[in-house]
Amino acid sequence: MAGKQVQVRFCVPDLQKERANCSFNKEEITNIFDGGEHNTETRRKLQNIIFSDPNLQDPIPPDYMSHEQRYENELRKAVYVMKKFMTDPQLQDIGGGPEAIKWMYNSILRHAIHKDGNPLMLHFGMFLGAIMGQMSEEQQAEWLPKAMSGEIIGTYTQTELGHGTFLRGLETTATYDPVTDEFIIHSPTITATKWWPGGLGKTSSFAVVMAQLHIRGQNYGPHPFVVQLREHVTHASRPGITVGEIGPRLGLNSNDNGFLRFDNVRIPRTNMVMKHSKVLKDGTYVKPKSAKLSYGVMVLTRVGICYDVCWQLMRATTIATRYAAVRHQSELEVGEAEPQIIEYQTQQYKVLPMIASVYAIWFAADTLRHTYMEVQKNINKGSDLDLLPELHASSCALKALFSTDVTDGISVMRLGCGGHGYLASSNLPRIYTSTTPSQTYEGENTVLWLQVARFLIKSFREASKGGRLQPSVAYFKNHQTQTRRITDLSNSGLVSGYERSVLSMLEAVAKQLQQYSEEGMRYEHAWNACSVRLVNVAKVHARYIVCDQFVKALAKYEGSSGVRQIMDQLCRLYMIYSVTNDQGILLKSGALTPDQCNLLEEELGELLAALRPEAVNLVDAFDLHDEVLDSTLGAWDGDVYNRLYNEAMKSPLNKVDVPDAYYKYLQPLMKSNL
Ligand SMILES: CCCCC/C=C\C/C=C\C/C=C\C=C\C(=O)SCCNC(=O)CCNC(=O)[C@H](O)C(C)(C)COP(=O)(O)OP(=O)(O)OC[C@H]1O[C@@H](n2cnc3c(N)ncnc32)[C@H](O)[C@@H]1OP(=O)(O)O
Ligand SMILES: Cc1cc2nc3c(=O)[nH]c(=O)nc-3n(C[C@H](O)[C@H](O)[C@H](O)COP(=O)(O)OP(=O)(O)OC[C@H]3O[C@@H](n4cnc5c(N)ncnc54)[C@H](O)[C@@H]3O)c2cc1C
Repeated sequence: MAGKQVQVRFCVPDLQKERANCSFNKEEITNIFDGGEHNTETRRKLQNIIFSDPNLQDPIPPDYMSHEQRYENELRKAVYVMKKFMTDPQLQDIGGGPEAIKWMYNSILRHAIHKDGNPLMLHFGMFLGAIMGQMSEEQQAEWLPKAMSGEIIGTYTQTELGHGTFLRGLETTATYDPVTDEFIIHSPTITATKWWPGGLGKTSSFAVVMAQLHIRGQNYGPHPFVVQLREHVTHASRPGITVGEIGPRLGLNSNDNGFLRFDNVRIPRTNMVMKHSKVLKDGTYVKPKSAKLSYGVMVLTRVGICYDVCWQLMRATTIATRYAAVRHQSELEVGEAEPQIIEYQTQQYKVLPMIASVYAIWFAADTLRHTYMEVQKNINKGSDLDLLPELHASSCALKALFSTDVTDGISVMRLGCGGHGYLASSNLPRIYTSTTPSQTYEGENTVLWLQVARFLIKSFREASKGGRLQPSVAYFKNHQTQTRRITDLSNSGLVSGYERSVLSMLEAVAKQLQQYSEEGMRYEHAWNACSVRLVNVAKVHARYIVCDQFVKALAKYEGSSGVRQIMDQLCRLYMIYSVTNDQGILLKSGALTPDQCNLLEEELGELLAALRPEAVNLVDAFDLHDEVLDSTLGAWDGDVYNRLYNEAMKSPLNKVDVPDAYYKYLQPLMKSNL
């Protein structure tokens, strides 16, 4: 169906030419990213409904709105969508449910409707996530219907002015009062002020609040509590609550990220989120199976972020690739017509590895999601939590790697569009500012790398003792027997090269840690003194996971040979791009020789040339609607110059020939110089 539509749509001759020959079935690739044919169909139906709805249009481009207008406009759309989704028969017919919500939020709403943040994002992401993942069944029965219907709107408030990373350092307290069967929530200092949560400033009436649990003078560490912040109906902040917005940010300015202070606010005991830990009426504390289960919402969101940044990279690569096929510049041969810039190998090197990265991220994120689901299943069954360290380490590793790779990739896509990439109307600046905070939120990346390193060092020691290893580090068992150098440059050879490099790096840093300890340095200080090396090894291990998963995903792929072939080429490109970027590391560890690096660089050039004719078809296969791209440079028709000109005409400064500012300031200056 979509294939047929494509034939009749207008596009500029350059793109017609690109699309004329395609070696693979684009729809099959679209289905991969949608999670199946049925989902593709559902998404397209949802798109048609949403994009044809006048209530979801912006009255003026958000870039020309004030801070208050942006917030109001986004809230209007978010509430409209929430109501429409619950009441519109058309939307019920296409089979609402969690899958549809997922698509609406990820691919359609987050990127096409709420272009610069959504005040209800945290409600749907972390507040509902906390209810569903952290509350007992009884609590869910009470809170879920209210949250789903919009009777209450919530957010997740953990970070404070003084502490974000160091959860154990949070200062907000929840002190149990057995006399009244209540907790007293309090912010004892200025640094205890909650700071950052999305939707907190003006939108949320409730929040999940992470606070130190105190019972009879003993601190049991951070635990989640549900606290009402604003009155029902009037929405006035409740007694003891001081709440507001924190002011403009680098991006996501339509969200009302907020601050929050508590002055001895009392909540019922049953408002403690009690799936894992409990406090009984007499003040008895019931321990969870693992103290880290209360961090579960963060783990879920880290998994979500892997997909979220992948969507952002799909958008950026689609824009930059189409533009590269439409833009002509300079000469390949003197006197010849200016070629499409995609003919330059350096331009191919910008876009094609990033297209390949989309696949790499997607497959690894899918595996991570399955690990998450398995751990959840075990938690719900009450069985063992063996896979929890694996899930924690892999979710930290992939969230940190993908948020960095994608942020850097978007930057390259912007530069690949030259000056026009700097225009807001290209949408690349906003895609960038919406993505770069993912390097900070849900765990600042360096801190997450150090968590990965902690897991690696522990596993490395375990391997030396012949102990049990988690799946992502099962390769450690070979470390004492393996020679370092790889002899074959196939994909599995290169994956093995990464394994060997990680082991070599771990060996060196473990030795340094040992040496510092023997010299009398305390372990924590030795750790800090080695932390740059530790972060580096964590990054290489993460890259290993992604390469390994890409190869494994393709080995299992059962689709057509055309798609299989193009994905094989993309996988090979990703492998060689990664290895050549990391060649210093692989050379140092002895996994590769300089000659082998040269061979790989040659092959890289060949792959770029082989994939170049498929570039536009590859991004078309992501099937991103023009509204999702929201870009003058990336629209399906490639009519770049008319779109740029028309967007410029929307500038309020162009409403009049001579602006008032001229009469106020310039005219007096120019007159006085006459
Ligand atoms: C739902 C879908 C959503 C889609 C999302 C899409 C887009 C997102 C859009 C917007 C995002 C908006 C919101 C953002 C929200 C936030 O940012 S909320 C705040 C997030 N804050 C953080 O992430 C704080 C980071 N800090 C931490 O996670 C921890 O403090 C840290 C792990 C750094 C250290 O914890 P600590 O208690 O100090 O532990 P230790 O270092 O002592 O380690 C003790 C052991 O515990 C293990 N461990 C730590 N965390 C976990 C965990 N989560 N799960 C399992 N295990 C964990 C750790 O490995 C240690 O184990 P060993 O002792 O080594 O065995
Ligand atoms: C757009 C956005 C939305 C957010 N939304 C929410 C939300 O909804 N709810 C919420 O609760 N929070 C939210 N946050 C807060 C976010 O989770 C924190 O900013 C994040 O966890 C980092 O904490 P921090 O700001 O305290 O940074 P810090 O921890 O102070 O980091 C500063 C620097 O110190 C370094 N550092 C810190 N600790 C260590 C260490 N142990 N070892 C080595 N280096 C270290 C870091 O690497 C970093 O370079 C949001 C943040 C942003 C930007």
